[in-house]
Amino acid sequence: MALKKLGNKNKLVEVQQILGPHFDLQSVKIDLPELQGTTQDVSKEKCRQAAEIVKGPVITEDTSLGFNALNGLPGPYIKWFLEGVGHTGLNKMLDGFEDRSAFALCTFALSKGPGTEPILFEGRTDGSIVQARGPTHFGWDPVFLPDGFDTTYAEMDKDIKNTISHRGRALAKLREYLEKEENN
Ligand SMILES: O=c1nc[nH]c2c1ncn2[C@H]1C[C@H](O)[C@@H](COP(=O)(O)OP(=O)(O)OP(=O)(O)O)O1
Ligand SMILES: [Mg+2]
Repeated sequence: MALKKLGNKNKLVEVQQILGPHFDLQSVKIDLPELQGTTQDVSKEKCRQAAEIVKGPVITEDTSLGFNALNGLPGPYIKWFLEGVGHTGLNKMLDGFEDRSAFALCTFALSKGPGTEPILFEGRTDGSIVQARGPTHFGWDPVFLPDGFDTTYAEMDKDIKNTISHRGRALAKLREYLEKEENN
């Protein structure tokens, strides 16, 4: 599997850390329209388009962050909410609710080439939204406190985040699939 689309450098670093040197991935930056809809619809459509553009096999990745009090929103639109209202605004969005729980969802979509239906690999980590703590270089990491931990994603060692993260869990499924394919 040679190609994938990942424009966000922080994501790529984590993918490489998690998969290790065994997988030969090339990153291609293509800006694709992100449709509205469920995270699954958004991911599949993005992957279909990426396969048309690279004219070959491709893996795309999408990340969403859903608030349970808001029935899973912002979900796939978290990027725009984060850019629009920041860490403080995300916290304020939940001030009218008792439930501050949230879930991070990572979806890898694999297409074997143009015209083939993408296969999805999803990883989910539950947690809650807290006031920002820790370094601020990766998205909403400072406001996400994973269940069972007293450090936010931003405060954790990368190795620990990768073991329990939405992305780590999705990649474990993708890796299992790719390893099976390789042996067939
Ligand atoms: O582990 C993460 N920890 C904290 N924040 C994260 C994480 N993973 C994605 N994020 C942020 C980036 C963007 O604000 C939004 C997802 O949007 P999303 O469209 O998937 O990412 P993007 O546009 O930055 O990169 P891409 O070029 O792969 O589409 O959540
Ligand atoms: Mg994006």
